Amino acid sequence: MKSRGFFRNLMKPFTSNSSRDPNEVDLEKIAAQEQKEFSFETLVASTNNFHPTLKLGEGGFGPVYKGKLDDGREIAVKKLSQSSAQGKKEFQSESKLLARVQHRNVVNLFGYCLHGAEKLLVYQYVANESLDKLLFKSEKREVLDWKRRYEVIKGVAKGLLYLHEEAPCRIIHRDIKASNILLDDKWVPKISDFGMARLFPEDATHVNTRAAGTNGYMAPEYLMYGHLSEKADVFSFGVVVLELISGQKNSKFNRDPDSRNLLEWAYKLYKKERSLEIMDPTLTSSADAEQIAMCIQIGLLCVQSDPKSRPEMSRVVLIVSKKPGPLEDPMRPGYPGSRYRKPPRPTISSSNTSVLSNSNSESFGSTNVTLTASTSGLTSPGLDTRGKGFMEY
Ligand SMILES: Nc1ncnc2c1ncn2[C@@H]1O[C@H](COP(=O)(O)OP(=O)(O)OP(=O)(O)O)[C@@H](O)[C@H]1O
Repeated sequence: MKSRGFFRNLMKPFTSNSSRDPNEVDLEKIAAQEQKEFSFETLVASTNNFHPTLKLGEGGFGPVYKGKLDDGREIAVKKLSQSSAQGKKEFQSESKLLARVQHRNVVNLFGYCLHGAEKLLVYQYVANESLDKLLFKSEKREVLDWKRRYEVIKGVAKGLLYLHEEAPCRIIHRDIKASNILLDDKWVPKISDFGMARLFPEDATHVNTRAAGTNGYMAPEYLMYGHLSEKADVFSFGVVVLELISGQKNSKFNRDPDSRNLLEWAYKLYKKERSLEIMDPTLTSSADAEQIAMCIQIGLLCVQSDPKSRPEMSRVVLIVSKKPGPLEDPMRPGYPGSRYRKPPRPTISSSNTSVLSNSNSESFGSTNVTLTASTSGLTSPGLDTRGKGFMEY
């Protein structure tokens, strides 16, 4: 780290290697943690020069490597390979701001590094795998008994509430999905990849071009019209809840030939008062039927077609933390990736045509969807009134 040497020199008169007071070492550690900028040399050393064996994986933004800092902290270094028009100063200040986003259920961003044209992000390392690997790709699925899954639901809800309402800057995540929920060694869920919209301000289509109609997590009004609000995250959260309970991946759903996806299946069963039938069979021995039924209802409330009907995260946290009173019945879910009925063309004067210029292809199962609305992702524009007048997707 850049100022380690400087800091050590500063401390020298007060410390000697032979008789170091543990409190002073702590002080040095705390100061190191305050430092948000990492030198490239530090990251090269801590990742063994980005050794392939330390590669944790590669996402849409670039490869991620495991590393260990001198002070003992384990890190995950994300090498951003996506080109962003963002200048160095802006990247620096945005990264510093995001490093202040700290919550038990959000992956901590320790800092960043600029090296020539390269931009890197340094995260807290989260020991267990991402939720999607455990839930959909692993034989270890049984380790996620109901108690743990319920804790994941509660933790993710709290993390999202923090991002929406309590963080130093208001953050709409835009990409809540099982692979962006990491589990630590105590199975505490941590939301990762928050704030990427802030670091890629030019990249308004990033999420869509990667995922349009295929990932199954995006709220239909966001996918089709670019209407972004916290309620888009609420929708994605609802999908994760239903996936956690059913063990089924929404985008690969094939349990019921009469249902287009997990959401429709869960809704149909709910209407027949048979909602517990979606439950993952591996949960049988650990299930708490009342809790599971309540979570299915929450999931369905979150994925409702009309964003205004979806609950705020503050309400979700309240419901899952305390035994709630009776909940309202969910209305039908929105179906990302399905065809939709175009809203009736509103009769509107020609002076308003710019408001209506956000036309979309009727078929959005492809990756060609382009957002024309603002998707900065961090300041909520609130629900665009263009959302009025359509409910059917
Ligand atoms: N802080 C972290 N601690 C441990 N592993 C991490 C951390 N951050 C990312 N990973 C792992 O690195 C891999 C790549 O993660 P990344 O978030 O870049 O992409 P992704 O979530 O797989 O895909 P996408 O970019 O589409 O969201 C994943 O396997 C993820 O579990």
